[in-house]
Amino acid sequence: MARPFHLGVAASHRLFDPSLQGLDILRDVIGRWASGLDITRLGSLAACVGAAPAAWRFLRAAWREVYGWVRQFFISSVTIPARDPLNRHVTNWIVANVVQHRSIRSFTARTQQAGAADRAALLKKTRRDVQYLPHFETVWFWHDGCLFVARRPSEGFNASAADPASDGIGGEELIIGCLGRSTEPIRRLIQNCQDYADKHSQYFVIIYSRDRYGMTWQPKSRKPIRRLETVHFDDRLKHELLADIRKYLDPKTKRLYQSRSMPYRRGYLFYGPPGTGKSSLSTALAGEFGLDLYEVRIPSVANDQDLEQMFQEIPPRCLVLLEDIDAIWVNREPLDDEKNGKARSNCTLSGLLNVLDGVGSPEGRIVIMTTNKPDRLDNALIRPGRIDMKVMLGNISPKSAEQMFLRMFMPDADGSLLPPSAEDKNTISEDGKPLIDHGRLRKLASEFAAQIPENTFTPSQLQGFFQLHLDDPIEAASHISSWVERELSGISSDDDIEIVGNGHANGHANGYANGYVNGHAR
Ligand SMILES: Nc1ncnc2c1ncn2[C@@H]1O[C@H](COP(=O)(O)OP(=O)(O)OP(=O)(O)O)[C@@H](O)[C@H]1O
Repeated sequence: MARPFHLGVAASHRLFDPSLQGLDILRDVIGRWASGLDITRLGSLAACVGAAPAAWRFLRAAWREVYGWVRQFFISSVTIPARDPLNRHVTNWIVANVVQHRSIRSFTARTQQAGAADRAALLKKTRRDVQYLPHFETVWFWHDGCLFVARRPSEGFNASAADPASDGIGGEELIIGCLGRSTEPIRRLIQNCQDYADKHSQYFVIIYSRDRYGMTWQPKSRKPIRRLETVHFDDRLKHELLADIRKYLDPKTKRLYQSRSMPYRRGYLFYGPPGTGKSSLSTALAGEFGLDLYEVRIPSVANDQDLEQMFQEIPPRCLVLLEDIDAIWVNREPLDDEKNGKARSNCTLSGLLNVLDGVGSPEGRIVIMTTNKPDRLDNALIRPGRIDMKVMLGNISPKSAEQMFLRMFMPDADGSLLPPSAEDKNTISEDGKPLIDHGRLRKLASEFAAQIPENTFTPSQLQGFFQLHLDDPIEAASHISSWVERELSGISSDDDIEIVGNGHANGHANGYANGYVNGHAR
């Protein structure tokens, strides 16, 4: 007799396989439900499902209608245009104080933008980081006892997302509504958003530049404040400059200017060889006085109308940095630079004078002009009233080199270079380098400075040297003499070094000093 061997195995499988058991149960349930199913009930169920989209459309239209009425009669609103700086402040506040406190499931993902200083990274084909930002179109929230709604039309979002220069914040129109007939709560909310923005930018300098189409001012970067002590130049001159700006920004001075019918403006000229700190000093001053910095690169301004438009859009209390001012047209004759193929601006001198102190030029700003070629500047441009103080930033002195050495090797936050107590002297750091106490560091700094010839190297050259020895002050002090020798031999054979004033390559700063006396033009 044949034994049902195979059947027995299959049966035992059915018994122990949970998925097959589950199928059986499901089949059983469906069977029972189908046997008691009434075909008319099935028809009405299908009709309901078919009518659902139409019902949904009707409800949406009704809601829009009702919401329109509510908006018209019960909601006051303020519209903030796309790309206005205020738009960014309010959007940031909403994201940080409303959207992020809810469980966010909607983000926009954008390729992380490289900073403008990092142009090389933009050109590389390396994969860049992705930046995720919380996304919202309409958001309701309570603030200060009032109910608000913030809306961003999605069409605006798409337009701003398509612009690679936008960082995804504040690029679309923003409408803030509030339940009630007064806009006062919205004004209070906007004030709050501005205070929030100020608080978050107090440790940074915001640098604005024109967008890539030259149409609007856009925040280009947010740099941590650079302390003035980190920009090395003549101490006396530094104090004078600081005192002058401080006095100018004092509200009392403004009243004095106004009562004497004098235009409330102040202009400074920073001049000197490339790499002596003209831009660094301007950024440090913006940080010191809590001002935003508006950067105008004269060679890239298309014409006088553009320059005028740019100036009209700059707010009253800020620092305007006009870089490479010598690129301005004086009498429409091509200068050496142009013959050599270097960029020159299409702006004219009269166009520039007009924006600096023409009839419609607003007051209260600080204008800083920088140049490597002060002898090229027209007298009209640098007369008192337009330039109130000239500051020469020259090659580094041994004293400044000593300060720079100490700044480079003073203990940073983790205190790794200097031992906390005298007993730690001569101990060895984790990477095997000897730790150095303050006294020894000062001695090394003065030995280092003794090797630096007066008025020969730019601070940026010296910074380049420090970058090679950042973690070892002893090595820096011992290598400096050979570096100086090498650089000096390089300087004497380099015919391309810019010659200003007296026509000798080695006389960089001397050349500047010939034409201009350090300090005041007054
Ligand atoms: N006086 C200085 N003190 C400290 N660092 C300086 C100084 N001058 C230049 N540097 C350093 O050198 C680099 C270039 O400086 P910066 O761009 O400010 O010079 P610049 O005079 O504006 O040059 P350019 O005329 O080419 O625009 C910066 O990294 C800065 O830190």
